[in-house]
Amino acid sequence: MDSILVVNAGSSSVKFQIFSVEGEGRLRRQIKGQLDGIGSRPRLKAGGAAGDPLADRAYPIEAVPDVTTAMGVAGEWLREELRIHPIAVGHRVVHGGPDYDKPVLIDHGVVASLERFINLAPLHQPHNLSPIRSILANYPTLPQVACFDTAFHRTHGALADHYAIPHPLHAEGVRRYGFHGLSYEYIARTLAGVAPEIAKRRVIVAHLGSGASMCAMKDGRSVESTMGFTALDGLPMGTRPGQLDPGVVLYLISEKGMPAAKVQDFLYRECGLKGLSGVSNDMRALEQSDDPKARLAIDYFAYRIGLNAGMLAAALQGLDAFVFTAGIGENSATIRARVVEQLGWLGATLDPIQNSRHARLISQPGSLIPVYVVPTDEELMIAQHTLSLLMNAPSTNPKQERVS
Ligand SMILES: Nc1ncnc2c1ncn2[C@@H]1O[C@H](COP(=O)(O)OP(=O)(O)O)[C@@H](O)[C@H]1O
Ligand SMILES: CC(=O)OP(=O)(O)O
Ligand SMILES: [Mg+2]
Repeated sequence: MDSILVVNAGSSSVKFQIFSVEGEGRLRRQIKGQLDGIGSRPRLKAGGAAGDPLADRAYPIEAVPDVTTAMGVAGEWLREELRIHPIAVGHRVVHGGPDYDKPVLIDHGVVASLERFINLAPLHQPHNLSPIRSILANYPTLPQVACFDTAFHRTHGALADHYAIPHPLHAEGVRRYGFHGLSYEYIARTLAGVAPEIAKRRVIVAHLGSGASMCAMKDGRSVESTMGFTALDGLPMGTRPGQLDPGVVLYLISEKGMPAAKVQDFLYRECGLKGLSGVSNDMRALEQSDDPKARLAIDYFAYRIGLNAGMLAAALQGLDAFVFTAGIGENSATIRARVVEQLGWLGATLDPIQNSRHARLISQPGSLIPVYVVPTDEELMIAQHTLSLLMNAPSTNPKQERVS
């Protein structure tokens, strides 16, 4: 069976899927798995084509302390439990910089160009590139495709793309890229099927996971994002602060004597929900905690989503729908209720029963803004891009390149 393996390393999880390639370029999901809760309560879960359980293993926090270890554990499970010989591997690569506006077949030159962005996405880029390098070394003829978080946002106009800094910096790539683009691309396509009239209008999508951002879309295209040059900006996240006065960074350097590497570590690993609550980076743990600082972290999260929704609604000059997705957005009825409360002034009203059922439409029938929950599927997007590049690349016939 011809299959495509997809790898998606996030900041608190490693997700993977295997798709079989069927007639006329159709994909069928065979395996879906993830090792999530990295840094809180690691758990490897995988299921087969019909959602049948294949693995469910919990690990002590110290057994899977970081994404590198999680990649190893997930890779070992795949190798030991499944004898798959994919015809191609699709990778999520978080930072594509200014030049990659669509997925690309990987070679050593592509890897070298993506290494330049490691410092701009230190929680992701190293983990995105390490399996690519290892497959290139061990299976040099196996086609690999890089699919970028940044590509979907390359449609931004100049106002959304710039910082108010001198032009030479913009020219060398200091721009507002935006991230989570594979997720937004999937939501845009899915919404076009679920609510085609609404999908053409002004929509805010809130991707609330360990990393969190929001995207303003018009006619299924990104016009604005809360994230910028790096995945630090915008909403508070598991361990990242979100929007922060750059003066705080200067203070850390000049008053606290922190060198650049320490500042980077602090901003990417010690802030956000973790820093504010002092309890956990994991929303599940915060929801279960009685600690007042955990409450503060949840309040802050919902408040900042509300503030940023106002900003994106201004970018869109109105709002026709709001969509929740990703780990928190898909699973936490509490957070969704808190956010919709923040959107009340825009005319959104929640249907608490539909919300508690995680229904697709969770607003009341009379709500001025319909509110949706759409589970994301970045891996499917990656598999589709990978297959379409394989089918269209003149030098790559997937059948001939098969590795056994
Ligand atoms: N049932 C749930 N209730 C609340 N939060 C949840 C639930 N399930 C997952 N989450 C949260 O989702 C986040 C992880 O989301 P995910 O999209 O998988 O992140 P990433 O891809 O950035 O690693 C974590 O904060 C986790 O606590
Ligand atoms: C870009 C980003 O923050 O991704 P994730 O949410 O998967 O960590
Ligand atoms: Mg993610």
